Amino acid sequence: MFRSGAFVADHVSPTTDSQVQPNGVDLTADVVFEQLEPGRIGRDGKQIGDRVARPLEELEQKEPDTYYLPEGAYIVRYGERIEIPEDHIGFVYPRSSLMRNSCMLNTAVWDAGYEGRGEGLLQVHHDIELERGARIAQLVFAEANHEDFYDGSYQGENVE
Ligand SMILES: O=c1ccn([C@H]2C[C@H](O)[C@@H](COP(=O)(O)OP(=O)(O)OP(=O)(O)O)O2)c(=O)[nH]1
Repeated sequence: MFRSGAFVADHVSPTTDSQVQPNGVDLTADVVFEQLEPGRIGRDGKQIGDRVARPLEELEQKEPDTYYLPEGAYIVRYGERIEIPEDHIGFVYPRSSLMRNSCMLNTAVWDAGYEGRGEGLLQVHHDIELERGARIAQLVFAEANHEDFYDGSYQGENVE
């Protein structure tokens, strides 16, 4: 069973009322990165390729901070700290307005016990302007059995 947005909101911070949806909580875009170097996925480990934060649009002095993203693939870090509670699994879906603008967010499994500010793969198939802090995704929780908790290399990522 999927949980209500109000339940999910108890595990996402910070949130405003406008982020809480019937079935999940909207996540915002914080920093957008561009990968510079190849990564590596091995049989016993992995390496994430070097990346650089995309510059914010400066020409028009846009307020709030705005990214202008040409066609390409980017890593986006969400603005919220997420905790996946015991007996649950998390999934992130793109906001449909992103998809309707020819962009897509690709995501993986969010494990029980994970805490951090995670990331997604933003595919831009047509140039788009994206305000920093704009809602781009929705996190939902489903109930799930598990025998242990997340203890991988991304535990506690991007939180001070
Ligand atoms: O789209 C996603 C999906 C998951 N995560 C977070 C939550 C998840 O629990 C964690 C680790 O994901 P995964 O287990 O797939 O990572 P891995 O590549 O297997 O690395 P490790 O074994 O170090 O965990 O990353 C994201 O940030 N974005």
